[in-house]
Amino acid sequence: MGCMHSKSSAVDDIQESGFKGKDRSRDLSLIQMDIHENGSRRVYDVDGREMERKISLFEKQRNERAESLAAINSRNPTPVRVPKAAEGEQVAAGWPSWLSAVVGEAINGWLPRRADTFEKLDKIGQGTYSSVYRARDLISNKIVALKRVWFDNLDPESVKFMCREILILRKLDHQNIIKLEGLITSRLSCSLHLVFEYMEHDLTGLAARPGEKFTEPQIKCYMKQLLSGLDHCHRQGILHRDIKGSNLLIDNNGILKIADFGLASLFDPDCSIPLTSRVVTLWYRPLELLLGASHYGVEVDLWSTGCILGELYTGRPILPGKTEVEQLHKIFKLCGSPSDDYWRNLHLSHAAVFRPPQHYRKCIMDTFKELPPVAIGLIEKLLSVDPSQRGTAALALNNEFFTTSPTACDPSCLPKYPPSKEIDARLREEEAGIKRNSGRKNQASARKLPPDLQSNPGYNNANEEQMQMSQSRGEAFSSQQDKTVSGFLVGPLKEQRGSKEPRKYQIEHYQKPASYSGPLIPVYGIGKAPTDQDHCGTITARSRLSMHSGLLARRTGYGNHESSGASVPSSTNKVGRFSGPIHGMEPHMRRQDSKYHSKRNSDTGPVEDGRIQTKESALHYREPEGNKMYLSGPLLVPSNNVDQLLKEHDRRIQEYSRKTRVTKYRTSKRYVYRKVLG
Ligand SMILES: Nc1ncnc2c1ncn2[C@@H]1O[C@H](COP(=O)(O)OP(=O)(O)OP(=O)(O)O)[C@@H](O)[C@H]1O
Repeated sequence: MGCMHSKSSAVDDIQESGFKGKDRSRDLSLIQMDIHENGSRRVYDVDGREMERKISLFEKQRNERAESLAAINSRNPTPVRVPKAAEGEQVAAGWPSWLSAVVGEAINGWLPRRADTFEKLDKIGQGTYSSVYRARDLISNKIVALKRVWFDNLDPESVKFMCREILILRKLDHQNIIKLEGLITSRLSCSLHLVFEYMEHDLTGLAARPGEKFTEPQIKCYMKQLLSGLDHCHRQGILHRDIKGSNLLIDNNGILKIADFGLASLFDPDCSIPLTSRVVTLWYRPLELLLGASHYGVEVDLWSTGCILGELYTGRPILPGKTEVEQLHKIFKLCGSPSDDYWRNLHLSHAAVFRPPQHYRKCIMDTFKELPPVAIGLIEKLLSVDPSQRGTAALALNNEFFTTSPTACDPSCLPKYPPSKEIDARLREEEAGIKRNSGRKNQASARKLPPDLQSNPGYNNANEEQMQMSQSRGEAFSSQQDKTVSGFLVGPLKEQRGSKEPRKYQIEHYQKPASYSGPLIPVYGIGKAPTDQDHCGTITARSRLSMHSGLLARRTGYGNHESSGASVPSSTNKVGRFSGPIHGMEPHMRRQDSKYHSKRNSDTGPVEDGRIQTKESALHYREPEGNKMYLSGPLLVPSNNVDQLLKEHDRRIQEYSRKTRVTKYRTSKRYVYRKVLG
């Protein structure tokens, strides 16, 4: 027997179900109702006579679904529980079958939202595989963030990996983790919108605000929230695998939430399931992943957390390597090289190649001597080269760093910042850069041009225009003259008129550049959005901006070709671009993958380690001539001398830079003018 209903609910139920009993006029307070497990209802009058109107389970569910749908599409913005998670039901409720088949568990209890119940306001972020918009939920009138992800719904793998983010987000429920509030689907389109609560800031944006310096209680407050969120993830068996400033969102109440679970993965505490090592943005990537580890756990997120802690204190990324080789070298120089035992027990393919011949002493203490000792202590712990020494998020939360005065402030005491995102910071800096450079350029050209040309406004304008173009291209890669990028030659980016969305990235061609003698490596081309050619153009200035991912990438000259002559594209810190021994590609990997596939495929085992398949890989999405990219393959042959390796690496980058500068100059107007006019 089912439960006995209260009077009022029985009344409501009867009224709702359209009960028209012959004794309708009788005192309803005396009516009793039983609901059986099979969903049928029996209603008795005061005399115990059955006033039956049986409702089948099917009918009951249909009614509930209709109610839920009506609520969703009319006034109730929150997803309503669908009584049963059967795939058929979900399809009937409006979910596309391909989604229901893969992610039924995650959407169980939800109903899809319709796109026309949101008003898109502006674009606030451009991820590698997604565009993020600020939007108004027309039902609740609340501001939300819509993350539009692209995938290939005909490719089950692509769907599966896209769905992993949803499944993982649905498993998490913590105040320091971004909340997935709903999904907008379409049966026809290959895109899906994830509806999130809207966050006004990200840590990168806040840290990059001019003159901004966090106080110690503020740093502790952010760190506490980050570690609490991480602790929750890890307890749920989830690794984030892309902890960095731009993925730590902060709302106007100072609450920090970990976002972007696109690279997250379920993990086995015994580390018995192999995972890919091609994860985590380069500057935040731990030693073991750089060495190709495929059995790892929570320690990878703790390493990234250590990098964030150092960054919050110093105001700049602490390990900004341009290539994986350089990243390793920077780690050794700061954190010391691991012990002989570490190397002996490692059994990693790249370990022998990258083991430095000399021992590096740990010098975290010296490097951060200005910092409070407790902060240095925690940084040392989190940046232990031996992963087993890093502890856990819970242990870090108990570290004396948090108990020593001054302690963390309350999030509500944090200053109220104007909207600041990584993307805003970059735009600001780009604009300032354009002004600075165009001013300089105009002065220079005014000085050197012959008087007749100086007075020709067309000439100067053209110059400026050119300058601005190269500036904005500089977001994607520092300049045309710096096409050598961490071991890859990257062609210039071409803008397509009218393009709004970033292209869909695919592993497209395998080609061997003339100058290259190493193994074949995949070249990341740019696919088309499925629906409309015009709609899938190139990356907008804004979107390119978001490719940077360090807290203060620009401040450190990152992406600035003037600083070193060996510029790195904005994406470099996400990409292990060095394609030498670490990432040499195998011909069997010649396949056309959707970008999502290539990103999300990253966890099916170490066999994938050869593929550049994480989100960073798609950052080769510049479009050089002929829609092809020129990757040079490994710049270096493996050597056991890291210093020599780096030196040679730099030399080649410099050489290529010089050559491209010369070429650029020879094609410049000034050169032509000199040649023609003597
Ligand atoms: N809920 C949100 N509220 C406000 N802004 C957001 C939200 N979610 C994402 N963003 C913005 O959009 C950017 C990109 O989002 P996200 O990191 O989830 O996408 P992605 O494709 O995985 O990006 P990436 O390749 O940079 O890691 C973020 O850096 C952030 O600035």
